[in-house]
Amino acid sequence: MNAPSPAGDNLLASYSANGAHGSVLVINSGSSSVKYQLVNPVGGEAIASGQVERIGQSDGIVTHKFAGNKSKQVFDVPDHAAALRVIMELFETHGPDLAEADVVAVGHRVVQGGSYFSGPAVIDDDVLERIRSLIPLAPLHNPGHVAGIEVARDLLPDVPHVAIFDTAFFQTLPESAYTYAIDKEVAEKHAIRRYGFHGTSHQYVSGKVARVLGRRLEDLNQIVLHLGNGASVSAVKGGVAVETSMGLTPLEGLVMGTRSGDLDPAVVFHLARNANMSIDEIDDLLNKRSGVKGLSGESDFRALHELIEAGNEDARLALDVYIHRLKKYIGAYHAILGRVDVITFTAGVGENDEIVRRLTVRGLESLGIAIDESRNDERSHEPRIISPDWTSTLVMVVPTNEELAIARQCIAIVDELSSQAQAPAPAAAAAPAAETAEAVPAV
Ligand SMILES: Nc1ncnc2c1ncn2[C@@H]1O[C@H](COP(=O)(O)OP(=O)(O)O)[C@@H](O)[C@H]1O
Ligand SMILES: CC(=O)OP(=O)(O)O
Ligand SMILES: [Mg+2]
Repeated sequence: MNAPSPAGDNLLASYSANGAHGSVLVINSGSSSVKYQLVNPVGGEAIASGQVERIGQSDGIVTHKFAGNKSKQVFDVPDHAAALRVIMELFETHGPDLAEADVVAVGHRVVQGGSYFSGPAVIDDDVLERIRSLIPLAPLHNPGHVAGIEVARDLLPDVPHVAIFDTAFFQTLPESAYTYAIDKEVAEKHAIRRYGFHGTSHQYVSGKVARVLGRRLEDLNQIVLHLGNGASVSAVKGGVAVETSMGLTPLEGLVMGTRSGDLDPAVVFHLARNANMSIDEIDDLLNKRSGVKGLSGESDFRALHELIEAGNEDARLALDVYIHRLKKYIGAYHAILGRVDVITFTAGVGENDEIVRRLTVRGLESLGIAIDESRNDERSHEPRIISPDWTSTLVMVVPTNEELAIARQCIAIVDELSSQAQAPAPAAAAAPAAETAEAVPAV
């Protein structure tokens, strides 16, 4: 199970103490992008990093940063497998040479672990098959993960590949939070429940908040707002996740860049029956053509603000709907937690968009929640408090670092594998995935 401590920190200490070295290559596949980092898990710095964006379009944008140099190129990247090959080529042409970087593990972000995985899993054929079997529960993400894992295992066959699941942190949700009120047998048969996503980020950020404040994680009630292209909110009590806004898939909850978030399920029946739309068309509509993009034509908040400044009413409404939903969740999670010590903004929008932060918090003063305008407007990449001194709830901005959190969890596994390899019984050398994965039966 997940301990209420920042991801991988204790095991990282034992890794450093053992004198082990090496870097971890982290692959973070999103729905239309792959971010990657070659990380030194001890110091925490990225040795090299980059991303492939606009996968599936003829003008995929590929950036790679290494040793102070940044390259930006346009490629035709038809799918995630092609993206992985491009990334490996970038390492070859722009460095560093992965053979010399002493890569000890490859960490793969996997969005949907279902009920199979409550912790990291060393990837073997069986684990890969389970990730594949979960594609229906994360149709935008798990296919890319499978493709990425296959290519990366092929290209780097001699190191352990480890899957780190977005869902793992939310295995602690109480039954009342993860159960949908539908026929019990149908739900059990089809594994229908709320799983929650972005867990690596919610866990990393809530742990980081405690460290930055010099407080015990166990003592803090927190709300974490992960606002990226995908967006979710969590309630974390003493380091343990008790609520989150995403559900069976990453479609539920907040309004997102291209996803609708919460919706009356009858919208789906209505479109199928009366608009002659197929299930696949509705899936595409709600996941890719809704949210802020559906309302305004733009999914990127920088472009959205430009439209608003130019007087575009659709963009204004899109932002209003987005903020309204966020406020609703903050109120709801306030009620769930009883007392809120810290609310933290993170991810692309949360870290960079002071307008979204200001509008989200506006009007919450009666709950003891407010921001200080000048602290909010300050541009910084450091974790910081943006609330005034008089409030009972701290409001913070804390940059997420899913790649570092993944690298640290990988190192924990490498440590475990190497101590098993040194143990006298040879049978212990190859860790069965199920043990490492703490696999639990599917619901
Ligand atoms: N300076 C900025 N101001 C406002 N929004 C920004 C800024 N930089 C990035 N964003 C937003 O962050 C989003 C990407 O966030 P990110 O966390 O990288 O998402 P994901 O991992 O889901 O792709 C962009 O789509 C954009 O809306
Ligand atoms: C789970 C999810 O929505 O991930 P992302 O934000 O990377 O698309
Ligand atoms: Mg993300």
